[in-house]
Amino acid sequence: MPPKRRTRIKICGLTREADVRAAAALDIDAVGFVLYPGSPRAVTPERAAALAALLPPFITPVLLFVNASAAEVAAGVTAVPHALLQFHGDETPAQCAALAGARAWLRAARVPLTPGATGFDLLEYAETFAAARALVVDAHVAGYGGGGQTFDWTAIPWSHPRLRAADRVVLSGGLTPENVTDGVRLVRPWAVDVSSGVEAAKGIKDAQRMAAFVAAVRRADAALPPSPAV
Ligand SMILES: O=C(O)c1ccccc1N[C@@H]1O[C@H](COP(=O)(O)O)[C@@H](O)[C@H]1O
Repeated sequence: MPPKRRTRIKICGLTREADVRAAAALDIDAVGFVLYPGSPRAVTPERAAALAALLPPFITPVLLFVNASAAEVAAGVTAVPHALLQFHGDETPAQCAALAGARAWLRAARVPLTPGATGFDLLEYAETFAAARALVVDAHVAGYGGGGQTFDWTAIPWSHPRLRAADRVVLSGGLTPENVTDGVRLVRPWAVDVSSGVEAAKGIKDAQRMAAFVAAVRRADAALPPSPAV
């Protein structure tokens, strides 16, 4: 029997121990720590290490960077050596590869909010960032991310082989417990990534909304055919 679909879930922008514990008690796969000083959810590498230490095995810490220097990335990975990296700024493919070294990395793709906007082609972007383990497809907002805004999900050819290959899409941007079921049904992403939609305030997660978000993803999974083999 083919395996059931199970969309991976990342909850991003945690800053408090209680939120990490509440998230880790749910059926999730990754927790993100924002190492970008410009974010209201920013933590230091030391704080990220203390929070990541609360995670059980098989929930992956993700370190999010925006236009960070090599020294800043090195400080992050020294503090949280088992982390996956997420580059969410203007980094080029060569910069991502150099900053990550042997580590796996995700690349944010920021989709303009204007429906049908020109100047951004996700298929071309996927080719440019072919070395990224996955693309975090987010809305193009001020401040690089964490804006709680959705983009037009219908404007992208999600079933194109360049996006489907090795399941490269992490759907992000303005996801909430209320809209994520529709997002998963339409996009069929490998994973979803949420920050604002499960918060009481920036950087302060709401345990009930995190639980509702996970339940909504699992409802979508249950209604979809099994995942194709990866
Ligand atoms: O969370 C932030 O403050 C942040 C800052 C700079 C870049 C990215 C950031 N967060 C990421 O943005 C997306 C979408 O977040 P939201 O759900 O719309 O709030 C997500 O990948 C966060 O990891």
